[in-house]
Amino acid sequence: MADASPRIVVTREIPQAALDLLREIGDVWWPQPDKALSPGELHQVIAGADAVVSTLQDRVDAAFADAAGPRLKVVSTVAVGYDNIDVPALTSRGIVVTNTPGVLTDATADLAFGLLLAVTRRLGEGERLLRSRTPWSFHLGFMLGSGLQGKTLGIVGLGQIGRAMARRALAFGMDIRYSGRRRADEAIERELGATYLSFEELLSSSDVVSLHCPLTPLTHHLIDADALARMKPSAYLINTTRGPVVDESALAKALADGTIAGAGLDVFENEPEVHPDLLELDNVALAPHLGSATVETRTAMATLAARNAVAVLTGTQPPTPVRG
Ligand SMILES: NC(=O)C1=CN([C@@H]2O[C@H](COP(=O)(O)OP(=O)(O)OC[C@H]3O[C@@H](n4cnc5c(N)ncnc54)[C@H](O)[C@@H]3O)[C@@H](O)[C@H]2O)C=CC1
Ligand SMILES: O=CC(=O)O
Repeated sequence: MADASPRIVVTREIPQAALDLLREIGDVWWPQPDKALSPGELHQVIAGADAVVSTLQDRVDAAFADAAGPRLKVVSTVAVGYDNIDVPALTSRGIVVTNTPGVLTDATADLAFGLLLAVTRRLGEGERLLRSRTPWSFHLGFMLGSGLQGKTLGIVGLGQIGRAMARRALAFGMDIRYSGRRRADEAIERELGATYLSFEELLSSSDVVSLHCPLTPLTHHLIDADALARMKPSAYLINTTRGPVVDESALAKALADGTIAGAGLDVFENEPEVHPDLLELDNVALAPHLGSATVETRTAMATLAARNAVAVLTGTQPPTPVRG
């Protein structure tokens, strides 16, 4: 007797094109109407699943694998970051983990650069002024920001998004330096004119520090009060990676007391909560985790995630496995 269709659970609604790919090979369940599932609900709906297409909000660990049961073959996250997934707990059970690198690189770098422009040119502050209907008039000293040409951009983690951020900065006349676990290829250094520095040197010499490393035990609170104190008082911090890479209380204090000049944040330590002190500060540009949030990019991410799940379920090599 032929096996029943695989049961595929999608934990949040995804674009139709991706659902269609999954439906070609299995019975697909997703929450309708779309909503965030509580951990208890998540464990209930994944019971008996052959594949789970998940998002960065889902905690995927041994308890998740136990709740899914022995049929689970693949967890396909619609994200490049997989700090929410205990990869060894899954792979040790023979479950394949996949993610969506590459397809969101440009969108995320665009957003990171947008935050940099927003904070250095005081765009949010200016908009708040206008919306408050406060009287204003153009004059030469009005709402001066900080230019980027000739300034140094320090990139922490020169991976796909870090390199895309560097290319945008080059077009704005910035000099590139980077830190990370190891030196990048010579060809990449040459293309970007990028200098490899220790993390400490990068902090003290950059006009802008932009974070593009993954969240791991090593990068948790990488930017803490000590790191902020090493930065120039005129420097800006951009974080589009994961909130817990930055100690948010220390950052709020550093922004309030002038330890650094400003910050642009797309991600937060306790998402979706934002540290209340940050909300009171004018020198921080805030976005609600919008890095990959374009129609084109989210469609490409979901489609790649669906292709990963389909590949595993049909016994072929998934395009983008996580090698944990
Ligand atoms: N805000 C958003 O919506 C988005 C956020 N992200 C975040 O961006 C991160 C990076 O994504 P990609 O560039 O595609 O990944 P990637 O794997 O291409 O690059 C990560 C880089 O960080 C480096 N790295 C690893 N550990 C490090 C450490 N301890 N210190 C310094 N560098 C370290 C790696 O060597 C690599 O060069 C993701 O892990 C995710 O957390 C990604 C997409 C969208
Ligand atoms: O934050 C988004 C991701 O893809 O990682």
